[in-house]
Amino acid sequence: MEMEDSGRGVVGAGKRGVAETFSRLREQGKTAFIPFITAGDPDLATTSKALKILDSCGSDVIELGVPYSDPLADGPVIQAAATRALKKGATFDSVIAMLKGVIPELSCPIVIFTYYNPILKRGVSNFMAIIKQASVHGLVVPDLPLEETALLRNEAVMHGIELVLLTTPTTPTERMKEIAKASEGFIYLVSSVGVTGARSNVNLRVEYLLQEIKKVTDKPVAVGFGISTPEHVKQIAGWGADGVIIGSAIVRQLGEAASPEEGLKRVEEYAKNMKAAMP
Ligand SMILES: O=P(O)(O)OC[C@@H](O)[C@@H](O)c1c[nH]c2ccccc12
Repeated sequence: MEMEDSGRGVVGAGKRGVAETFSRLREQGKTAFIPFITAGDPDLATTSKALKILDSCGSDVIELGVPYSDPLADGPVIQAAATRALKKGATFDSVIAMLKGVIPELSCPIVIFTYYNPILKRGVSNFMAIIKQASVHGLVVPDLPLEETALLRNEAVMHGIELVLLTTPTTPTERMKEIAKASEGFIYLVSSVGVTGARSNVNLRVEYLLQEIKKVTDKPVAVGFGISTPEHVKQIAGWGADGVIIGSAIVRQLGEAASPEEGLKRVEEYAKNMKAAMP
């Protein structure tokens, strides 16, 4: 059933996809607020509640990480979250089951974050069919090998999944152009070398990198890595980013809390604070 919600979109399966969300925000002159949390930390019931809270706090897209045993691109906060989730028994299948229950109640699209191995295990086409059936809109695979990008992209397009690709401060210009051309939904600009994790300052090179990407595409560009304060958000949005991605600083709210309820309260407070800083 499709119901109008707070004017931000249609709740349920008919809601806007990722690219459509960015188009709407661009018309409104707004920057997308994109939180990331790890599914199953501290447990899947809490993740379901956290998704609803983040949605009601005005998230425009939510990235949901599937916990993995070897999260090589993640810093200590998200690594610890994945370890807790796996210890609690979270699996890809249980994450999908949880999503089937909660996505119909959300007004913003969900982008699944997974390393490549869980996709390989299931087969690319089958994996895409599973997440599509759960009404997931987008997919990010941080360790996607270069030679597999075309295969994953073809299957994503066939299943109506928006495959978001990442570019980094050390990506050669020609490669960045290929990534910009192939990326669907938005282009993920990783702000700094190294792993995820809140940093005290945003890499000043992001301003230049945003200009370089916007020379070759008009697709939306969202910036992630190290963002944790309203000042960071204002700075990055001021440089022309179409979206701001915040992961570790939100994951920490759940991880450091004494109870799931306290964690959810901290997530709500932090998300509202960061959303208020978004232009
Ligand atoms: O945690 P940070 O520094 O706020 O960065 C976002 C990041 O968590 C999220 O987008 C993400 C989680 N795991 C990743 C792995 C690679 C790239 C990005 C990610």
